[in-house]
Amino acid sequence: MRTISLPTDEHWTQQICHVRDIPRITVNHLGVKYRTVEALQDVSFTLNSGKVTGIIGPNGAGKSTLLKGMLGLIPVSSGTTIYQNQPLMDQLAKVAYVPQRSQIDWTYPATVWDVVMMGRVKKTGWFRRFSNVSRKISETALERVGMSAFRDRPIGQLSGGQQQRVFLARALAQEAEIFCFDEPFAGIDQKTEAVIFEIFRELANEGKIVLVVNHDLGESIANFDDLILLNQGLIAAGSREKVFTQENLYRAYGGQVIFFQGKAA
Ligand SMILES: Nc1ncnc2c1ncn2[C@@H]1O[C@H](COP(=O)(O)OP(=O)(O)OP(=O)(O)O)[C@@H](O)[C@H]1O
Repeated sequence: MRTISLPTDEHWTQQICHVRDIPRITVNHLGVKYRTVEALQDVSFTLNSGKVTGIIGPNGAGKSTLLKGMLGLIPVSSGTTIYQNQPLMDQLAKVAYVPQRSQIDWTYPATVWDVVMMGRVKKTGWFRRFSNVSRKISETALERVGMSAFRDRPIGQLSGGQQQRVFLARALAQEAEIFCFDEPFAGIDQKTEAVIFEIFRELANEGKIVLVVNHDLGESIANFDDLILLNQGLIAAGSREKVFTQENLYRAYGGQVIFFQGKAA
């Protein structure tokens, strides 16, 4: 007779604790209203660490609003965003947020190095000298995005792709747990896009939460593990395979998207 050894209670306790330990963000019934515009209604989903998650949806779907609402950068009309049992907006030191290019003042007189060092301000404290460790972390971040040679250039004199790399370096220098990017691929070349996706993957492999507003529904979608599909409310959230279906895209975009052999065109 064969005997089967069942897992011990201790084994199960370890397994359950392991699952519970995974850092995650839970968005519960989030709503945002701008005066008369109901931009987002009753949006709920969970974001897991170790994943690259894309936020997709048509123009005006509320993608940027969702990011800002989650981080408490704009007032929400309902709901909560919780990270490790606390409101996320109370833990912004753990978040690196890169807004849309159009929201950044590119005439601001700062060099590439100044921008990357801004990522160290929260860890250092305002008006305090940066430590050698902070400098080393910033140098490594600049190297990682391939922008060391541009260190002394004014930020306004770079191309869109180079500027996006520098802001990614600033986010890396922050040593955050959660990385939020609003349309980082808008108007950039394919090489930069590949470099940025590679770093997103490395961050996810390090156990970070990576959340990215993305416009493109083409080949780049394959770089996301999970997707959040919006159109003023939540259409679907979860694994890419589950969310990126003809039916869901039709619900979000109507006839604007043609779905062909598993790809949107
Ligand atoms: N500050 C604001 N005041 C009033 N309405 C706003 C404001 N910001 C956004 N909206 C409106 O809220 C809705 C959602 O905007 P949001 O920018 O979040 O959409 P989006 O999905 O990011 O769009 P896009 O893909 O065009 O960038 C839109 O109808 C927009 O016009």
